[in-house]
Amino acid sequence: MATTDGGPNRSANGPQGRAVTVHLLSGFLGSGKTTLLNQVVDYYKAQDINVAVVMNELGDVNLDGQLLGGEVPMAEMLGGCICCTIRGDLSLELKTLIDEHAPDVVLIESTGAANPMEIIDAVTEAALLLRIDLRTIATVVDGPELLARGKRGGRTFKLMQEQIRCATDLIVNKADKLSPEELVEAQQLVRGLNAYAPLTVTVRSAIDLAIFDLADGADPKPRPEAAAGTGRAKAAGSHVCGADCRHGEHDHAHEHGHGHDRGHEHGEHARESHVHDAHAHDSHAHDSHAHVMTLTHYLAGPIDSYAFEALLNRLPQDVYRAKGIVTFSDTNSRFLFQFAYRETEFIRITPQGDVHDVAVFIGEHFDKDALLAELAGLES
Ligand SMILES: Nc1nc2c(ncn2[C@@H]2O[C@H](COP(=O)(O)OP(=O)(O)OP(=O)(O)O)[C@@H](O)[C@H]2O)c(=O)[nH]1
Repeated sequence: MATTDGGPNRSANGPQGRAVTVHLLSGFLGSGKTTLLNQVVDYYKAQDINVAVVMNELGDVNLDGQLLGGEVPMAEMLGGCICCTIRGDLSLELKTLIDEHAPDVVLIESTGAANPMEIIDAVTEAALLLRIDLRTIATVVDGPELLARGKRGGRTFKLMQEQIRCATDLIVNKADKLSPEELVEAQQLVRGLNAYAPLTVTVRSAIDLAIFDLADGADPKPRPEAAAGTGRAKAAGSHVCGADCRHGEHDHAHEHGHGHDRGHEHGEHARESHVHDAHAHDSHAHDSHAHVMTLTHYLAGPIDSYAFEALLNRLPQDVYRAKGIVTFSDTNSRFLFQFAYRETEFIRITPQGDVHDVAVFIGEHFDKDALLAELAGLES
C-alpha cells in the first residue's frame, strides 16, 4: 500500500515537444531503485513508450532479464572516478543512447554511493549536447537503513541526506520492515531534510507511476528522428579533480572574463561535438516545489558578451551552478561557459557540426521567471 502527500506540478516539454524526458532514480545502495526501475520500464512499455535506461553500475542484474534481453536499450557504466566517469561519460552515454535509439524517455539509475549533485551536474552537462529535460529526481530511501544510519551518523548518513535533499520525489521504502512508530520517525527525518518533494511510503517501491508520465499532451509518436551522426564529446569540468581527468585534444583557446586570464585550475578540457536538432529555442523550468531546480534555456541567437557576463555576476546566491554554450555577437565566437561558486570561466570552442546555444542553471528556489526575463532581454 502506498500513501502520498502532495503532487508534483509537472512542466510541459518544450514547444516543439522534442526534448527527451530524463528521470533520475537516486537512493542509497539496496534501497529499492532497481525495483522501482523495473516497474517504470513496464509502465512505459505497456503504453508503447520508447524507454532507454542508463545504469550506473556494471553487474547489476536485478532487471530479471527484461532489459538484458535487448528489448530496452541500455547503457551500463563502470564505476570509477566519479568526476571523470560520471560527469564526462554519463553525458556522453546519454547522447549516444539518444542518438542511436531515439527514446521518448531515459531512466538513469545512479549508483547508490554517488553524490547526487555530481550526477545532476552530469545530466545537465548533456543538455549542452542535445535537448533533454531532466524532470524527476526520485530518491528511494531505505527506511530501516535511514533510521539505523541516522543514529550512528557518519559519511553514509551524510550521503543519504544529500540524496534526500536533492529529490523532487521522495519514496520511503521497505515500510514492511518498520513498526508504525519507526515509520513516523523515518518520515519525520526525511521531511526535516526536504520539506518540498512529495513523499510516498512504499513496500517494494510501489508508487503511483503517474509521476513518470510524459509531459502534458506530449504524444510519444511521432518520435524524434534518430540523429545520424556519430557524436562524441568530452565534458569540461568545473571542479578540481585529483584523479585522471581527461584532457582536451582539440584546437581551442581559454578566455576568462574578457582576457583576464585567471588560469585553469583543472587542466585543459576541450569540447568536440557533433550535435543535431540545433536551432530550437525554448526553456524547461522544473517543478517549482522542487528543492533543487534546474532551468535549461535554449538561446535564440548570439548575445552580447558583456551583458551576459554581467548577468552571471548578478545571479542570486541560490543559483550555484550554471553552464552552457553561447555565441557572442561582439566577438563572433562560440564559448563554453562554466559558472561555479561565483567564478565564471569561458572556453573558446570550435564545435563541429550543429551545436545549439544553451544555458543551464542549477540552484535552490531561485526565481526562474526573473531569470528567463533577463535572458530574453539579452536575446532581443
Ligand atoms: N523487505 C523489503 N525488501 C525490499 C523492498 N524493496 C526492495 N527490497 C529488496 O531489497 C533488495 C535491493 O533492492 P534493489 O531494488 O535491487 O535496490 P537498489 O537500490 O537497486 O540496489 P543497488 O543497485 O545495489 O543500489 C532486493 O532484494 C529487493 O527485493 C521492500 O519494500 N521491502
